[in-house]
Amino acid sequence: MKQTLDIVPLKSWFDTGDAPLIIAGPCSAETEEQVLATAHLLANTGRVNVLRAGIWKPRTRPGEFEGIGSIGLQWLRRAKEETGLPITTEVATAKHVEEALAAGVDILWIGARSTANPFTVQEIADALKGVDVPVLVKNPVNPDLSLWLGALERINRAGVKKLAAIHRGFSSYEKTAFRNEPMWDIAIQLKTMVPDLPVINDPSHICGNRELIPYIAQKAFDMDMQGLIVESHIDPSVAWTDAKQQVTPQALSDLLANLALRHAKSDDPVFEDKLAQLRKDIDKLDDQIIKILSDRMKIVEKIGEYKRDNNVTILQVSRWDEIIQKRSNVAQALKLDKEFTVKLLELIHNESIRKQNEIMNTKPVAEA
Ligand SMILES: O=C(O)C(=O)C[C@]1(C(=O)O)C=C[C@@H](O)C=C1
Repeated sequence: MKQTLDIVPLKSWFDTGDAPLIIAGPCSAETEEQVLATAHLLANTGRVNVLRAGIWKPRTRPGEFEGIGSIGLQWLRRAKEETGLPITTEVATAKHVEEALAAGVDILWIGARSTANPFTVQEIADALKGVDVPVLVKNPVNPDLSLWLGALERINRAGVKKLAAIHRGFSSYEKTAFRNEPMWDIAIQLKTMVPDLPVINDPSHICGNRELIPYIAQKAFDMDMQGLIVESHIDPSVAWTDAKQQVTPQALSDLLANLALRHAKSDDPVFEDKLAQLRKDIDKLDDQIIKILSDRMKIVEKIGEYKRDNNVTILQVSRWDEIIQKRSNVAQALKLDKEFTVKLLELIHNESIRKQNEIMNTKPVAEA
C-alpha cells in the first residue's frame, strides 16, 4: 500500500548531480586532531559530500565509551569551517537537537535504537518543529517496517520535509556473516511504499567488518538506493568504537571508485526498446499465470464442496507433501530455485485452505 509523506526531493536539499550522496567520517569523535585529520583526508578524496561523527553514543552495555559529548560539536564545526564539508551527527534527545542546531550541524540523524522507541522519536520531532534541517532516520533495530515508517511520519508531521531513511540492517539472534542482517526485502518494501523517499545505505553497520562493505555497498546501488553512510577513521586499528568496521579515507576512496553506479533508467533508446519488448513478454506470461491460478482455485473450491458434503478435513498433509515433492523436482529440472518454488507453493496452499475454510462453513446449495 502506498504511503504519502510530504517530502521534497533529495536533489533540492543536496545536489550531488548524477552521483549518490556519500556521508563518511569516524564512528565516534575521539579527539579534535582525529576529527580534523579525518575530515581533511575525506575532503581531499573529492568523493565525500558530508562529514559524519558520533558525539553521543548509545552503547549496549554501561561502562563502554558513550561519546565525547558536546565538546565534539565544536570539533565538527571547525572541521566544517576548514574543509567546507557539511556535518552530521546522531541526536537522541531534544537537548541533543538544540545543541546540534546551535553548533551549526547541517543534517541530523536518528539512530536505530531511537527509531525503535516512539516516545524518543516524538520528543525529537517536537524539538524539530519549525526547524528547516534535513533528518535521516535509521531503521529500528528490530525488523519492523511500521516502526520505521512511523518514525519517518512523526518527523515529517513536525514539518521536516527534507527527509531520508537509512538502511543499517536489523538485529537477529541467529549469528551470520553480518553484524546486522540486511533484510533487503524490508528496505525494498519501504521504497515501494514511499517511492519519493530517498534511502541511504549504511554498509558499515550491516557488515560489522570492513571486508564485506564493498559487496553491500554495490548491492545498495543495485537496489536503487541514493547514497551511502560509511564509517571512516584515520587509523581504524586504534578506533575507540567499531574498530573492525571502519576504513581509512584512502580505502574509502578506492572502494567508492570501484563501485558501479546504477541509474533508475537508461537514456539509450535501444535499451529502452528492448526492455519494453521483454516486459511485454512478461506481461503475457503474468496474465497466463493469473489465469492458471484462477482455474486451479476453481478446482480447489469444487474439492472444498465435496469435502464439506462428505465431512472430510480440509488439510491433507500427505497429498500436500506429494505436491511439494513432485513440483520441486519439476522446478529443479527447469532450473527454478527450490526454495522459491516451495515458498510459492506454500502461498498457493494457504490460499486453498482459506478458500475451503469459507466453503466448509456454508451449507450445500440444495439446503441453503
Ligand atoms: O487435494 C486436496 O485435498 C485439496 O483440497 C487441494 C489442496 C491443494 O491446494 O492442492 C488443498 C488443500 C490440501 O491440504 C491439499 C491440497
